[in-house]
Amino acid sequence: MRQFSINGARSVIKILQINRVNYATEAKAAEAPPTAAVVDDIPPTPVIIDVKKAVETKPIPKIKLAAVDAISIPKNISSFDAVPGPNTLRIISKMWTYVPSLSTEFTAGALFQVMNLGKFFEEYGLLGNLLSWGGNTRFFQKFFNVYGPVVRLHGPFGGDVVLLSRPEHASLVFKNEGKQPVRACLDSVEKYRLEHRRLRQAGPFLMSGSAWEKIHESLEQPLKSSVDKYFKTIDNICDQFVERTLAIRNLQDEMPKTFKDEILKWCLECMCAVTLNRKFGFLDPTGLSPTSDPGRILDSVNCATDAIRKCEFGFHIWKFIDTPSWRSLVKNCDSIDSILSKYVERAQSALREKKDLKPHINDFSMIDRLLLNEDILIEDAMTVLLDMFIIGANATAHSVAFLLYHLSKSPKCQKKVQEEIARLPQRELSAADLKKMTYLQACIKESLRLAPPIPILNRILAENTVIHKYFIPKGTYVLIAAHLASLREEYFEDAHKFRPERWLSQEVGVLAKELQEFATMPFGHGPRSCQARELAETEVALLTVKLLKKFNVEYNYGEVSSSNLMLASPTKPLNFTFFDRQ
Ligand code: HEM
Repeated sequence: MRQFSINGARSVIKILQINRVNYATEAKAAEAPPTAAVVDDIPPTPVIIDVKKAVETKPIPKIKLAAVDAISIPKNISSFDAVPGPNTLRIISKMWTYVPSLSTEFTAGALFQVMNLGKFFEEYGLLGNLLSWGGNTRFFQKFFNVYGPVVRLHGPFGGDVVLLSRPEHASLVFKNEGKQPVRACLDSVEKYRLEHRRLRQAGPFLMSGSAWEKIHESLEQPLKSSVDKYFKTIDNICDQFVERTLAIRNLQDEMPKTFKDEILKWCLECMCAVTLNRKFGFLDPTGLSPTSDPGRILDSVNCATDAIRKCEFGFHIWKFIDTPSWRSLVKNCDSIDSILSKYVERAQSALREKKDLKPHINDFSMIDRLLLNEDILIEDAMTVLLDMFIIGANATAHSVAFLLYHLSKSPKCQKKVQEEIARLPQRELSAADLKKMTYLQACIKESLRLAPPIPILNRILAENTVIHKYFIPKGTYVLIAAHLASLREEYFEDAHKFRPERWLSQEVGVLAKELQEFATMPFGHGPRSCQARELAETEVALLTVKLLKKFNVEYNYGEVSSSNLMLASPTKPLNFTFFDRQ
């Protein structure tokens, strides 16, 4: 009898334990054979493995096992146990098995920490070759280079992680993800909201099941309509940004090293307009007072983002003790919450004062609409705001930063965008005008391909799935290094080069159409893809038009890369030079 690893079953159990997914009723661990949609070459005589028995012979302390039945794996399919992965991690994971309640994400977090340890060991000639990513942020590639396209990282208690990157493999995960896909990430934010603040929901980015569906539906219309509704406001905010660049430019026409913050301020001002229908003054030409509301939001968003990065990418010690990163996360998320809740309460009072809401229906902001929705509590609305202010704003800032960077390094492309700007109609612009700027749109797409702000996507596998002829049980935590697929030569010729033309010619057609959408996924895929994609693309395009109309952009300090971690950031200061155009 072939041996079947119980790890798949355990990862489902871990998911149940961390209360992330209500799989209790629907997911008897790994019970069904792979569906026909997933595997079409199942031979008639499958090998039957009694998972219950396997579990009994290897009891795990303190974990209550979910009911699991026999599972069948076709003979020509390799078992989950056969999926290659580093033994070193297997040993490290064993060292940690005495810790009572570590989750699957521990493995993902440990992975990043181990990479750093590898760097340390390398100095002493130990383990380094495999574990060190030596400053190379594309460290996932190292695993794929050693183990092939499907890699399994053994986690404590079987909270395993499977790493993928190829579009054809990602497509299998996404095609079978169902109507309520589960994303499992940012454990620290979830702990903050559910345990520390004792909120009912963890926010749209982190929630699952029907609670997620409700919030998702309630955001659909406000986000869609915000593109046209706030276009003029965003246009004004972009003008303010241009004014601000003039105010902070030095005698060499260079931006300060803190220019990344200026871009973030622009994102936050747009965010306040779209969500609260309010001006905050982030781009005040005289600068921000650190004690003002926008000054405090900026500082807290920066510190909270930093703390989340630190909490997520290390051993998740903050689950047991108060680490400095955890304390910073709590302090700064509390701070954003306390400032924004003031404005949400004001919006609530304003709604109460209106005797008849009907005549005002078109004026309602996104937060008004959430507050008027009976299914959504005010605290749920706050989590929506916080997700958008931290994740959405950072993602947009990263996209602007890298688009400017790529254009500054490709003067020919920059010139073509400027020519396109010159052809724009001499009237007030609209979102539709921006969509027609095919070259600019290609530049945005190309820049996001090279430096996606969220380079690693993740899902809890919704179905037993055969990937690369390996059986991967449902409930497994899958990390998709989407940015690596975007950099593969077989999908994109001269993959590391900024070549917007590739999106305009037939070139990308070389890649099978079906796989194309999985080869670069800066906004994710499927029902859980970015809900504000159109808004974000419009904001980025409009700001670029305003800047390149006025300036030629240069960057004189070598190469900038992206940290390529969840909530990625540029690895160098962005002190662009903005020369006035003649
Ligand atoms: C260029 C900027 C942006 C990029 C590249 C981006 C990218 C992403 C990605 C990769 C995801 C996860 C998708 C998945 O797992 O399949 C996501 C989710 C999300 N994004 Fe964005 N995002 C951007 C801007 C924004 C902005 C400005 C907002 C809010 C105004 C926003 C709101 C959301 C929300 C609410 C989700 C969660 C969707 C769900 O799970 O229901 N994003 N985004």
